[in-house]
Amino acid sequence: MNSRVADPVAIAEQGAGEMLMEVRNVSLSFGGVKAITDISFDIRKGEIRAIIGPNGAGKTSMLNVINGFYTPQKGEIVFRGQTRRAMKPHHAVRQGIARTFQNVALFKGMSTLDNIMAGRAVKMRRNLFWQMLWHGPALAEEIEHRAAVEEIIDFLEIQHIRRTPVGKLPYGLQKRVELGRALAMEPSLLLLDEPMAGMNLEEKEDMSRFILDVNRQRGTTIALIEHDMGVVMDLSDRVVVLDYGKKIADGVPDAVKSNQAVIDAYLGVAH
Ligand SMILES: Nc1ncnc2c1ncn2[C@@H]1O[C@H](COP(=O)(O)OP(=O)(O)OP(=O)(O)O)[C@@H](O)[C@H]1O
Repeated sequence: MNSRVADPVAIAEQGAGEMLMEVRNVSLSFGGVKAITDISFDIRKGEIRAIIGPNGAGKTSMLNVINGFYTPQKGEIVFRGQTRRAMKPHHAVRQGIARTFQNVALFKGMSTLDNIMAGRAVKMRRNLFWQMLWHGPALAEEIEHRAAVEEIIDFLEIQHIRRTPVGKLPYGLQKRVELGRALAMEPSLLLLDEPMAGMNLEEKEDMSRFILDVNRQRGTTIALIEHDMGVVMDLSDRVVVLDYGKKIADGVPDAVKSNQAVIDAYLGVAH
């Protein structure tokens, strides 16, 4: 499945990829706890970038920094050429960063269609007043958004559950709807927080296929945290490895897999 990283030409091309995000010397503490210490790495346009590491390594904290949920005490993020130190999550969304969560965060009583439509709200230009009038530009815009949402529903093969309240769906399908809602924002960077967590093998295979399709067919850049090593190594173009809040490795999956510091971290070798 991991044909991309085995191909040296593909690796060379990835190396030449245009920069989308740069994380520069970021440090984050909670009181006395150092969650992230002086971490730098980049995310290139069009790649699937994984952030991995043992429990407590700082992965979620890093995702929350990228997403604007946490402001690091040190360092900065450069996204699409713009440098920032502090940013709110809704600004991240406006700038084109969307995310899914470790535990599904959908409106459980609402249908699949309405949940994905809610993700679309960020793209809407007409305000509530126009939408209430329901004619002219507001109507045209509604039709345009609806078409975009229907296209995502087809893409994710969830036509059969479009009217079902998401709370009634099996977990794997809920995760797929959440992916659909993030895609509705048409992000230039999609953050996936443990997309396979709690899934059975079949659901994992489905989700892997959709993540690859989102990346290849829609051209969306993806950064993900995932505990399932098989999935990470199969899906990712490049992997950054954290341990105790520090970066210990960064590279293509094959190089990371054979890195001694990474092997030691996962085996729990004392520092
Ligand atoms: N809100 C918080 N308040 C205090 N400490 C925190 C907070 N969030 C994370 N930490 C601490 O920061 C460190 C990194 O945690 P983080 O959740 O980022 O790691 P992780 O790699 O995502 O772990 P896991 O794989 O277990 O989810 C841990 O020591 C954790 O206890």
